[in-house]
Amino acid sequence: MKKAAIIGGTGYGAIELIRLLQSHKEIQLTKIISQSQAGEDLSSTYPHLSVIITKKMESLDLEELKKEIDILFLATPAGVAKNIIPSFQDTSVQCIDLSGDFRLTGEEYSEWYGKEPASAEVLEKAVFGLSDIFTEDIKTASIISNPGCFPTAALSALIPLIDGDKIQTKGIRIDAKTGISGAGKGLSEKTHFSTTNENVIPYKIGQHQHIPEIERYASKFAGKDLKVSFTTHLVPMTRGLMCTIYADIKQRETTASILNYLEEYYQEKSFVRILPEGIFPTTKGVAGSNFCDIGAYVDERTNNLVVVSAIDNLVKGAAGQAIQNANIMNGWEETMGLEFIPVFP
Ligand SMILES: NC(=O)C1=CN([C@@H]2O[C@H](COP(=O)(O)OP(=O)(O)OC[C@H]3O[C@@H](n4cnc5c(N)ncnc54)[C@H](OP(=O)(O)O)[C@@H]3O)[C@@H](O)[C@H]2O)C=CC1
Ligand SMILES: CC(=O)N[C@@H](CCC(=O)OP(=O)(O)O)C(=O)O
Repeated sequence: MKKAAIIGGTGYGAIELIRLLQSHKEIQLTKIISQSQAGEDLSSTYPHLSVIITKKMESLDLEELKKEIDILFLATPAGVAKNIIPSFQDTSVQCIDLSGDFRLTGEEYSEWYGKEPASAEVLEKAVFGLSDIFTEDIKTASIISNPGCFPTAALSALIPLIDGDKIQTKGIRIDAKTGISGAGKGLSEKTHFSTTNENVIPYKIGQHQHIPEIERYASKFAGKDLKVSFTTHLVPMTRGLMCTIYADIKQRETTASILNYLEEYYQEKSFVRILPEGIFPTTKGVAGSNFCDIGAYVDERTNNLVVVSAIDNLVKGAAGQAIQNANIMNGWEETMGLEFIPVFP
């Protein structure tokens, strides 16, 4: 059994890690680190964890973590992990960061996150943890940069199509929607009930920090620098994220030929489900699970392809994918601790 710790203990990403790790056969969660509530019971903030999690939260002690744990999950806001992960460089501790600290080049990070980047040496070591695409690289990684929630959904649909030369790389448009838990547990005017209830709110148009992340990893498969139009909308639901992607088809294709191609691309992958013709993903169809559902339609009148992908932002978009990466890094079954049927209705 490997011992794990989570930093950012009271956040939504951490709470989801705790839920999922509870049934993991090879990982024992031994430490929950909290800067704001060290010494307290997690159930004092989250009564749904009463009796289940009895260990008190602790303050951060790097030396103790180095000695006592094997896997470190960092579920902290951008700008935190880049100052912690370097301390583990000369240890065997596997670090998995849920934030954006290691997903971009230093220059891009400064531009889009407005913070000092991690050192080039550590950035170079970090592997982008899009589990179903970069599986081979993840196997030998010591630092995982878990992808953002929108990039997970967008790239899972886009990369196969770019890799197989199915779509024009110019003019890709991604229309994205997310539930409110994507913003984390902090209270704000933006996520206030009165603002979000019965409302759909476009936000960060042209400014979203996931734009360079999608472009960076899609470009690797395009063999050239690619740009995308990406718009995000906040919708009144707690969990769930959907990307509807529009692209021009390169050669003649039908809906069936695209779906067959995607099915083949992901045939070895347990968590990407290609839906049959005429059926499209819904956020409820993946809620509480580690699935990324993908559906497609080729409009033969316009030669345009519409691909829809849906995930649970907190599972496949964060904690679930982080655990999938831990499984891959340790040579365990990729599905270990993640075989949840979506919660329906
Ligand atoms: N929510 C989502 O759907 C997704 C989130 N992510 C990313 O995962 C990370 C965690 O997100 P999420 O859990 O939603 O965010 P939250 O805001 O819910 O939680 C983050 C937690 O980090 C701790 N924290 C806050 N500020 C600091 C600080 N300055 N130094 C150290 N710890 C701090 C706090 O916990 P405590 O006081 O207990 O230490 C806080 O509750 C973020 O980087 C986010 O962008 C990625 C994909 C999806
Ligand atoms: C609703 C909402 O605000 N969602 C956040 C989710 C992004 C996120 O989790 O940010 P990282 O890049 O650190 O992963 C957003 O759109 O910015």
